Amino acid sequence: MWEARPPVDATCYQASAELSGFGSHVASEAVLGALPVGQNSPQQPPLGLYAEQLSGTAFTAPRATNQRSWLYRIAPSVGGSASEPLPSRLQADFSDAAAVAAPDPHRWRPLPLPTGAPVTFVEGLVTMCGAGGPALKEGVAIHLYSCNAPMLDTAFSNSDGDLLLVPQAGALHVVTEFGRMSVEPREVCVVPRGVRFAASPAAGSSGARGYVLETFGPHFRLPELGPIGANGLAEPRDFVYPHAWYEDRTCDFTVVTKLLGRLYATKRTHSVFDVVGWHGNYAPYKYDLRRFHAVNTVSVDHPDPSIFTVLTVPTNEPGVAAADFVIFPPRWLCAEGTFRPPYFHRNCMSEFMGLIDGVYDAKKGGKGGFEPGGCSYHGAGTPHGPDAAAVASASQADTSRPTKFDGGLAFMFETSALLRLTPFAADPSNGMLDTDYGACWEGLPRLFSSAGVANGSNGK
Ligand SMILES: O=C(O)Cc1cc(O)ccc1O
Ligand SMILES: [Fe+2]
Repeated sequence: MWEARPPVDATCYQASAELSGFGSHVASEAVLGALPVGQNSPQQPPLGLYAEQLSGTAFTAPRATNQRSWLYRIAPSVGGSASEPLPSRLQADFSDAAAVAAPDPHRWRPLPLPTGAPVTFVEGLVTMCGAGGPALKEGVAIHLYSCNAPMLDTAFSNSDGDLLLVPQAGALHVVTEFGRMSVEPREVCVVPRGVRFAASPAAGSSGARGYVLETFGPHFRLPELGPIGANGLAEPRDFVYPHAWYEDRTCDFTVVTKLLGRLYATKRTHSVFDVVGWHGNYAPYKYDLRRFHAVNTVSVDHPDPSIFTVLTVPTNEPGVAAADFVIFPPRWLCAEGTFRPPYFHRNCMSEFMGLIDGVYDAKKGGKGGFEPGGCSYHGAGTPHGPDAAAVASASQADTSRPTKFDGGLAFMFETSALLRLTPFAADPSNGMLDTDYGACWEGLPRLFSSAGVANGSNGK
């Protein structure tokens, strides 16, 4: 077997530095000379490798959005036994017959980490909600994962859409065809449609848990910056691609594919993590949320959470997202004479929130409230906002000086779609659903007094 990470030399595409830059065309070799020069598909590729293209967009997509990579591998991906269906708790049918509308605010406690029998990342996935579907490439699904066992001799590939993984407890070791990434809480990674990968809890850990946003339509992109200017929010150079890494291993290997929401397994005789070199602009990547360059008000009022958008997926309507990934990062709050936490609102977009650690400043609820690892759902039009405890403290707080919010990291998957909950998510006996969530607004005091209103009580 070749040395997986040879020393860098001037003729090698593999630099010791990170392969970075959102949307970049990058190249990486685990063995010097694995990539052909000046063409993609030579009659005989270097080192006896097979050339294979992985398309992320239609061949004819405009250059600005076209994504593809060339992989140079020990064996082409074709082949394997006939696919067999596998059971799972994943779902891609969000029709009325298969999922339920939820007009009220919903909140869930964390999905427990598995104890006892081993559960891998794929086995530990469960769908919470979604809209649209993969068949016509429109909409989103939101899943949770909880696992305690590595994916050994197994790769997962999602034909339905891109997966944004948001670890909440425990790091995930992600082996992909393009190389390896370790992704810990406060970091995220994107595994695009069709990329084979294996995600495993860190060795020796008690397990890993997190959130997954699946988008059925176009790929993630960075949000426009508009009047913010050329810098700010998630900086392109902080998105990092893995270096090529491969194993040359004969074994009973299983490839699990998700297609139209169902899992299928096919058997191979060797590891599919056999890509010795690759180049292109279609590859998995990771991003450290701690590098987010937050922009906020320096005068009054609470800007809309879109100001903290990390990644977005557009619809055909300008400015309207099929999916936004938004974080609530540590930041200075300095708005004067302002109710600083999130306001009360009814949003035409649907909001699914998670908490990576600490607390969220709109929910002071405490134990039994919005817990790390928990999640909430406020669908389009559903009234929601700060809980009574958050209102009580923030409406009396001293706003003459800045305070730093560094108490935790929450995030939101926001979509213009109208989501439905899966039967699992809606089931009060799933052990996660907080059936008392609405009580957090019950203590809101009545402050208005008609006695204090001039000219009568109704403005006439
Ligand atoms: O509902 C929420 O907590 C998310 C949210 C945060 C915010 O700062 C403004 C609007 C909004 O929907
Ligand atoms: Fe909201």
